[in-house]
Amino acid sequence: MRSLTIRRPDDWHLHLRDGAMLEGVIGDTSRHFARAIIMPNLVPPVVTTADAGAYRERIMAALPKGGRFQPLMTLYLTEDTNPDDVEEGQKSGLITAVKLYPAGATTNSHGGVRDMNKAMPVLERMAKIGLPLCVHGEVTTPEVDIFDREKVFIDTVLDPLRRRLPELKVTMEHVTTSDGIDYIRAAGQNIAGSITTHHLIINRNAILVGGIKPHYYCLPVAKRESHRLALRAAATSGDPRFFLGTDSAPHVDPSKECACGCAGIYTSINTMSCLAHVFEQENALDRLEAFVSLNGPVWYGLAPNEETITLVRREEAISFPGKIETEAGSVTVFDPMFPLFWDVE
Ligand SMILES: NC(=O)N[C@@H](CC(=O)O)C(=O)O
Ligand SMILES: [Zn+2]
Ligand SMILES: [Zn+2]
Repeated sequence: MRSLTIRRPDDWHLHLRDGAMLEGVIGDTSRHFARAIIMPNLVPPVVTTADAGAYRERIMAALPKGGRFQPLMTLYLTEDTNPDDVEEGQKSGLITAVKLYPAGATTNSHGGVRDMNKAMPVLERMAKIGLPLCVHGEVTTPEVDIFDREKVFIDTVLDPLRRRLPELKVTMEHVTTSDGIDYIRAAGQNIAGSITTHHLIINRNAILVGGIKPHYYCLPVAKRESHRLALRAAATSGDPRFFLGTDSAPHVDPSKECACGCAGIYTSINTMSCLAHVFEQENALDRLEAFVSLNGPVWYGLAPNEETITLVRREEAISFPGKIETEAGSVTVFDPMFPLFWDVE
């Protein structure tokens, strides 16, 4: 196949940040994606519907001229989140999901949830009104090995929560293990999973072999090869419970290239080229549209986009900048470590 026309894709997990960084990165998303679920882990986080409304306005103001892009806003769940505010946010059409960050699990998550019992009134309301919970699925218990944190989260937090509140719709975000894939496959209804571009491409060797490579470090951290293969099988299977959430998470280079570097990989700019490459390798180009454009809208109860994009396979490798320059500083672009041929026309 030399060219492929699909409905315009959406990104079901995206970090746009704020201010100069927002201005520097939003064009890379709006160029290809019609909509994205916008993560609320700003400093301070987006906790109320009013915060989300103000953030949405800043995003719209930062959009390149003529850009048509719809940010789907989320609220950062805290132990004090007010169920009425969440319900009003959903009713007004502003809020698409609420995000659970276990406290301390990842970038800007210190204000997240420590005791799930305290979040139950909001979660019960969400179950009642059909508002999905997006989860960063890792425990933070210091005794638990970082490579096991997703599996332990499933066993000790996610599964008990779903048994307690089976009507709650849960998106397990950035699934990185075969345990996550198996759990979603076996769980029946009210659960789905997003998968990032980079977790389909790298395993943990990318971070550690030949020197420490901060630009491949993200959370949940990439796992061993067998997990990457399970993610690829799920993403390319056409199973409607799996869809793209890039988790593109820009950090300026000095924040990553230091003694305690931040977690996050920036992929917005080359995600579609990387994904077409992966799906071609798996002989699944005919399922790319399901993964990037169809499965997510079904899960979130939205119509797929009417517009299309066309991917073209070039004879020569195409190039992306190694870094993008923003007013906040330079941000290194994800390097898949193989040449890319698929271009978005
Ligand atoms: N994925 C990451 O490694 N980082 C994200 C946070 C997150 O999604 O966990 C970020 O905000 O930088
Ligand atoms: Zn996360
Ligand atoms: Zn994220």
